[in-house]
Amino acid sequence: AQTVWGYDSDNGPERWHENYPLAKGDKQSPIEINSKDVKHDSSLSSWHASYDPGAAKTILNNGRTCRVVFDDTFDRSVLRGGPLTGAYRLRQLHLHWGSSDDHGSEHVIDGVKYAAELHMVHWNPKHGNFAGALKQPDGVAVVGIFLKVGNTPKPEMKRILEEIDNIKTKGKEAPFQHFDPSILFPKSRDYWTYHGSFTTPPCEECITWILLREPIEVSADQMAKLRSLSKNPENEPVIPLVDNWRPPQPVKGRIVRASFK
Ligand SMILES: NS(=O)(=O)N=C1NCCCN1
Ligand SMILES: [Zn+2]
Repeated sequence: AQTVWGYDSDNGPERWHENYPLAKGDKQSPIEINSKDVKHDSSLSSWHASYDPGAAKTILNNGRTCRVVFDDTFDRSVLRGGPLTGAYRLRQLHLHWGSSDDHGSEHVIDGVKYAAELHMVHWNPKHGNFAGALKQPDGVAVVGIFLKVGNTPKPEMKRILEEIDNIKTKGKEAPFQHFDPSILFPKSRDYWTYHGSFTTPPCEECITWILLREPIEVSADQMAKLRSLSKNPENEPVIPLVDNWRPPQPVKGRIVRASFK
């Protein structure tokens, strides 16, 4: 038996299926999106987030990513519209990134790998709770935002990156309040949508993905800051927390729709 899942050669994405059989399913994520195969769907409406800054609670290094958690005990911060029916509750956001600026995102767009990918995870309260939602095809909605390194970094990312110093090692958590994650959205609301899975084990196929076409910009220093996180607990040998991304999975005939032409 291998150790708990991760992104290394002995516990990485190629071996997840040994303990998590869903990882070999027909609707896995991420995927490579090729614009030539995308279908523009004029019936797709625009998505809307109405988030309560007071719902933000803490920021955590869980040894696999940096995660901000929100109060999702009622419809306080919700996402609706686009491909979704009803209001989905914001539960947490986290990121995936590389060991250098030329890779790190999970979804790949026309061959382009971005430096990082930010996921805002929402669940459908009609299924009672998050655990119940994981078992449903319409249980979860994740908004994916690509991060690219540029010269006009988005100031709104600063808030998350400033907290990195307080959660350097696995298990560290810090208060993270009065934060409205919709400030991270790019100008354009254009998106791709398709049905897929969590990109981490158990890889349940319960996700309506909403991937924003316009990346947001971060600075090289901000990416370096993200890469200064460690996988290891405090007072153990330093293992940089980098390359926590799953490679693209087989599309298996799925249709990716675009809200734009
Ligand atoms: N990268 S992902 O698909 O969002 N995976 C997740 N797994 C655990 C719960 C939140 N999200
Ligand atoms: Zn993710």
